[in-house]
Amino acid sequence: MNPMLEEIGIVKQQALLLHSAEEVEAALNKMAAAITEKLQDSNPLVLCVINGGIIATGKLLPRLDFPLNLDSVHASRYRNTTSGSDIHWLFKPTTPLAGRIILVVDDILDEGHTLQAIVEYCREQGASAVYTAALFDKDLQVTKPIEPDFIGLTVANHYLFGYGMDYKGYLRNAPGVFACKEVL
Ligand SMILES: O=P(O)(O)OC[C@H]1O[C@H](OP(=O)(O)OP(=O)(O)O)[C@H](O)[C@@H]1O
Ligand code: HPA
Repeated sequence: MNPMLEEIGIVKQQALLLHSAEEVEAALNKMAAAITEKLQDSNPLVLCVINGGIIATGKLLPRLDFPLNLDSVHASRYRNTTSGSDIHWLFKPTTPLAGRIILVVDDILDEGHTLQAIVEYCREQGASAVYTAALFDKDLQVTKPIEPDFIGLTVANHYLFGYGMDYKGYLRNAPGVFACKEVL
């Protein structure tokens, strides 16, 4: 068997379910209500942080019943590994950001460097306001460089996968939040 698929199978099998899909969906409902209250009259541009933010964004958008635009940004710090390094900008939004109210949506705020860099970029481009939404906020017990305006669930300090979060590029599609028993 392909050794990577074998590793993925073991990680999946040994993982611990921390938050069920039902719990995450309920958190998405609450987040969407809070976002709606704040941004419904502001014609926002939603920026999906690819890849991890695809599921969070895709699940939030149909819950937001007001006019908005969608674009994406791909800034990656982990690049299919399990520890962060420098941010690599793989692509930037093509929609002009100047004068817009932006909502950046990502799966997880871990150390916070990725979201902070994206917010800075949006400000440099002349956005009139930048809001951030993280479906998960990892409880690191330290002060982070950025605090999201909208958070779904606070999650324990483990390496996680599911709902967009990957283990070595796999398992983003897992229907819940799972903690890896150990990083192989
Ligand atoms: O708060 P931080 O410590 O900066 O980590 C959070 C970022 O890490 C993950 O992205 P990753 O770099 O793995 O790229 P991906 O979205 O393609 O998985 C995740 O989707 C966030 O964007
Ligand atoms: O715990 C994590 N899992 C997957 N991707 C991540 N990116 C930052 N932290 C994590």
